[in-house]
Amino acid sequence: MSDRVTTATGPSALHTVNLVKIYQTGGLPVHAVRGIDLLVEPGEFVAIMGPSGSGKSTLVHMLGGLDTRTSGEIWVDGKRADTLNESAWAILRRQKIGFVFQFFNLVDNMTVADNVELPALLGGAPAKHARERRQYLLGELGLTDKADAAPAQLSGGEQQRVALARALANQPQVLLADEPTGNLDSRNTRDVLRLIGEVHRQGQTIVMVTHDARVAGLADRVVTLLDGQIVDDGLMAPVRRRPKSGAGDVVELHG
Ligand SMILES: Nc1ncnc2c1ncn2[C@@H]1O[C@H](COP(=O)(O)OP(=O)(O)OP(=O)(O)O)[C@@H](O)[C@H]1O
Repeated sequence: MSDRVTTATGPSALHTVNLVKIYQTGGLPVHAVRGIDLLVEPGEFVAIMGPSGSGKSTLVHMLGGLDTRTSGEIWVDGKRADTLNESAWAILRRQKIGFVFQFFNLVDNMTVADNVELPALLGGAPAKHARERRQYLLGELGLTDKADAAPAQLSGGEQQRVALARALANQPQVLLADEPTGNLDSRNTRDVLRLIGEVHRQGQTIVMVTHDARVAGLADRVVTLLDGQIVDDGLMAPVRRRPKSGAGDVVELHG
């Protein structure tokens, strides 16, 4: 087998082949993901939908190496990843993958600024570059005046915006988001989605789990899971595809 997966235009951003996850709980197997084949092109924005328990989080966690697969293949940026050990996954994440979850996972004893800069610094970016990127992201998210605060001093919505800034700090090849707006009010949802839309227009590949059809409507493509399998994989109407016209779709959420 070749060690690269490519599409007509070059390496795919993400690719899974017959991906399976079976949890063993108290001796009873739970088939969370049952043979998923998913190809995500560079620059694509894919929303993952489906009912509770359909395997969305399990899939996204495996795509980022946060959960191990039972069988099948995972390819990231054209390279086989499911065979990596934990430390190699950690390096791959640092270099290529940004995460944002429903619960913010910020480092409590660091300032907002340091939380956002850390991934870029760990990824080897020069301090000046990390600082400029942090300033840009916090500015886009209306958080410049919170740079020196501790996460615990921020509202939930502000913390989620910091978590998004952190996930984007080292300009990852792929942004994986699991219900990033799940806990947010409409104003914070709008800010998070505006930045996600903006980085997508800049070419960011995004895979985002969401329950919200309006949020999924911002994506190029919606993949629907049921019982651990893909039951629908559809492109959105062409009018929704890039290039998009600013944050109009997002603003509609609050009209
Ligand atoms: N750590 C675990 N141990 C055992 N079973 C698990 C574990 N994590 C998830 N599951 C089970 O795997 C299945 C898929 O769960 P998953 O969290 O991926 O679904 P989901 O679609 O993300 O759901 P939700 O929309 O409620 O977040 C469910 O039946 C769940 O109970």
